[in-house]
Amino acid sequence: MAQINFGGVVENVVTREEFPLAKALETLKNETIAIIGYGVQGPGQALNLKDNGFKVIVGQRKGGKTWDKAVADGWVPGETLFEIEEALEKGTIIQYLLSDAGQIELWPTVKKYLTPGKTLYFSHGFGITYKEKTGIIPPADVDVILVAPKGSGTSLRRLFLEGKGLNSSFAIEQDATGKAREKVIALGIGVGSGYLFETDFYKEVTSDLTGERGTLMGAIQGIFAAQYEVLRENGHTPSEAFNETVEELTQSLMPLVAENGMDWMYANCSTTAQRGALDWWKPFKEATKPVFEKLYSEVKAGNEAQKSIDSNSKPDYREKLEAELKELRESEMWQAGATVRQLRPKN
Ligand SMILES: NC(=O)C1=CN([C@@H]2O[C@H](COP(=O)(O)OP(=O)(O)OC[C@H]3O[C@@H](n4cnc5c(N)ncnc54)[C@H](O)[C@@H]3O)[C@@H](O)[C@H]2O)C=CC1
Ligand SMILES: CC(=O)[C@](C)(O)C(=O)O
Ligand SMILES: [Mg+2]
Ligand SMILES: [Mg+2]
Repeated sequence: MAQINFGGVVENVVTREEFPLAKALETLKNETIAIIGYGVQGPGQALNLKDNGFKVIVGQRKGGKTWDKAVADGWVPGETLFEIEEALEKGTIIQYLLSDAGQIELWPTVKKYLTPGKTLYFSHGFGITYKEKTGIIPPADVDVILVAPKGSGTSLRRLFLEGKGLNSSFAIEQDATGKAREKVIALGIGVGSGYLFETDFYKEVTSDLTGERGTLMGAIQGIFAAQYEVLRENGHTPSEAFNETVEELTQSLMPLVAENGMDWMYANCSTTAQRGALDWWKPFKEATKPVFEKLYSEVKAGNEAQKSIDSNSKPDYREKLEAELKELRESEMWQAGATVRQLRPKN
């Protein structure tokens, strides 16, 4: 593994140069990879693995929307697309990519097919870390591994098609065959990771749940909403408020941060903006740090996992989620956003 310095801390990292695709294909040449679940990660990982030359099959409930999506994506019923139990039987590597709540329900079925020497693969530390809540306790004679792409399955696929890649973490929970390490790295490269950094199941799930509730998804919407409301309450129009809150960030400033860091983005703004941003980031940090501390402790206590299991196990969870997304979509801020997006010059 390459030793790479991240801001003064040296970490072990696996790169594509060090573990090329040819080596990954050689490592898994006798394996059949069964992708169980075809939601968001399922398609991204399955298609990338297939296009990279691995032997892949998909297991999905017949007759639903996702079955049709799999067919539309080129998976052939009876050849590469099967009912879940058939795929579980044929697969030597089981990539368990149902929703975290769905994994609990299907676990008794999955367990039946985990014969000695097979591999159980997750993209989240959830099921194993919270095993008291999920009941997911694999037999001792299978390998249990994790590759968690740090981003949406949709981005994993898009970046792959552009010849780029998302970074992923990897972890080994159980090494029954003595080969878990090379298998997990081969799979990480196979699904299209840019590079792989090592973690364990507990650290993966606690950082992931914190990140998505925090800056990646929850906190960002909270900060957008707060600033948008203040601007509107002070007489600014929706287009002005939206542009100064969201559009300029995603279209102009975040690409600069992605390219070369925060100081580079600051340096490309006015000295007036720089003065203000350098002063104001600190009170924002002070104000939000207690919320992040509360969030982390809720995650650590297992309360966030429990909430997600409870709500996502209900039969009508999809309708409820859709209703909440609709409320967000129909809020003035995001309606203004829809109009702003339409007005972006096309060429
Ligand atoms: N969405 C993403 O891009 C990311 C997801 N992950 C992890 O990857 C795993 C898969 O997540 P997603 O792709 O978001 O899943 P998802 O929420 O899209 O669901 C995947 C599939 O599971 C099926 N399903 C749900 N309950 C079921 C049940 N009881 N029986 C049979 N099928 C059922 C759904 O119909 C869907 O086709 C999770 O562990 C998640 O935390 C990790 C990184 C990013
Ligand atoms: C995309 C991702 O990695 C998330 C936000 O953690 C998730 O979808 O669970
Ligand atoms: Mg994540
Ligand atoms: Mg997540």
